[in-house]
Amino acid sequence: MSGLAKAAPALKPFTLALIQLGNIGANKTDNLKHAREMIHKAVTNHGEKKRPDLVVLPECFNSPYGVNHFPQYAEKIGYTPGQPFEPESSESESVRMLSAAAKELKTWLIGGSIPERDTTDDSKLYNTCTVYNPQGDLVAMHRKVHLFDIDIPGKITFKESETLTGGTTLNFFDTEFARIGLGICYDVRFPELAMIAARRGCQVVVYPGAFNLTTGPLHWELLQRSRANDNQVFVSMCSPARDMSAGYHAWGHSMVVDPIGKVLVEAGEGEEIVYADIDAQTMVETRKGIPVTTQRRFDVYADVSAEVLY
Ligand SMILES: NC(=O)CC(=O)C(=O)O
Repeated sequence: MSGLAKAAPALKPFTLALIQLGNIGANKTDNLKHAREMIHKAVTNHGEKKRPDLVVLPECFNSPYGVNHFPQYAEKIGYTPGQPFEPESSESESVRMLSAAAKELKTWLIGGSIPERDTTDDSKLYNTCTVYNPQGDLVAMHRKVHLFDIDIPGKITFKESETLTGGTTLNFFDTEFARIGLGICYDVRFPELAMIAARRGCQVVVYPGAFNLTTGPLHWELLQRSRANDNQVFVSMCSPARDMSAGYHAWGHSMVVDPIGKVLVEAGEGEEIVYADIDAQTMVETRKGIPVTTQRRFDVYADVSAEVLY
């Protein structure tokens, strides 16, 4: 996890915008153009809501979601944490677009995820999220750690590991209003990731995600509320819009949950931008009223966050 030694910034009130992106088709140029328009819309056309401080795109926003598509759409990013990096010179057209949009709109941006090709080993592909500050700098990257390999007979079989490799690091980034942990979709099913993020000071954990019509109704809300309640943090997942003509039918329902486990906002199924005001006081009151964060018994069981390898 990068930034390990630094104290987390205090959580301050801020506004989060989730872009439940539609029209993700076969043409990458069109996908990027539409995503950029929607980022612009999220920031400039927020109506009665506050101008968002942080905008989030969904999982696999530049490509159809499917293991056979990843090799064709994968881009080399060329970012190594801690090394100098100029997004405008990246080989990745998605990275160039996301950086330019964040800079133009002066917003924090979690750029959903894209299929990534390893810079040094062409055979390795990842499902990767990149994050930009309002100056357009790429400040964090997360490669989906837990690959989506499931088989529910008669319902859905999906095997990301056929073409993807899992990431090996946990990641967060600091803004002026919060420390934010990152996961991608299936990562939400593994409580350790959110638990470690929370114990490292993250007050918010964001997962670009794309559940489906089998797992969505069962687990999408349940998992977010569980991770939020377990750790008394804000949890959010941002999905693509549902498209029944696509190969993968995304659940939609992009959501923000607060530290007491209440759903603050939930999108429908189509393309939509939803906003949530993050109120730092909710976290303070939740942790004061139900003080599990200070009642843990590490004399009885281990603190998994102490065991993380970096
Ligand atoms: N798409 C995913 O990574 C995960 C998912 O759909 C699920 O866990 O269900």
